[in-house]
Amino acid sequence: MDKELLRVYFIMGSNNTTRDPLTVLEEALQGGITLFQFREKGKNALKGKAKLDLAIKMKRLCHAYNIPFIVNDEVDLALEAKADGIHIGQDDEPLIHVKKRCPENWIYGVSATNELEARHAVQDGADYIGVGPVYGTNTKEDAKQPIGLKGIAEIRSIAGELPIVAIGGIKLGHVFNIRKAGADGVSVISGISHAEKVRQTAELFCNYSHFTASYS
Ligand SMILES: Nc1nc(C(F)(F)F)ncc1COP(=O)(O)OP(=O)(O)O
Ligand SMILES: [Mg+2]
Repeated sequence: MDKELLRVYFIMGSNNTTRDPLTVLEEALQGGITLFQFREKGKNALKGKAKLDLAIKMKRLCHAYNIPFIVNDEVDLALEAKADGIHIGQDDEPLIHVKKRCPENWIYGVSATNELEARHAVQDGADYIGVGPVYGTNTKEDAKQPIGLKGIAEIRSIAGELPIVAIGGIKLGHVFNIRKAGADGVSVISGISHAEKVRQTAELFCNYSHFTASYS
């Protein structure tokens, strides 16, 4: 997997914005996000057909901008929506099982909070690791303790060439240090979905993330 895809990895569900989620997604795509994950869970999350319909509309929008569409947690939803990949956490269906029933060419992401989880993700053939939560977050109700920049560096040291993206409470001012700590990109939910100007904010995340890469 091209690690450039992880530069600015936007994640959103309908309950991460008070606006039309498709409008927010399109503005983020226009701002240059490099990857998108549909994460529909928590309070007021859509269910059933409404969730599938939104997933399919978001996928079509991502593909209009040549951006891959990833689904969080739900393998069956990802298969039904013909997504480009899946992101699974430590409490979700194990990657080994998921790979047995999903397309060979999918992008497979796994969450890791510590080195042991990261090692397992590498062994199980993940395409990237989502490392975090780096900072405190209000978005994920059951988030673990923040691991900070040190946590990124530790996982970087054992992940070898595997792309890693940082997640958890990330704001613009964090990007430089997160990239310097060894992450190939940043994952953002509310930092973009709740922004006054979504497109401009996405553009800034892209510029900061790109600049650090060239700087380092
Ligand atoms: N959704 C995620 N996406 C990423 C990504 F790498 F894509 F940025 N990293 C980590 C998570 C968190 O995944 P998980 O621990 O299963 O919790 P939840 O399902 O509530 O998101
Ligand atoms: Mg999950």
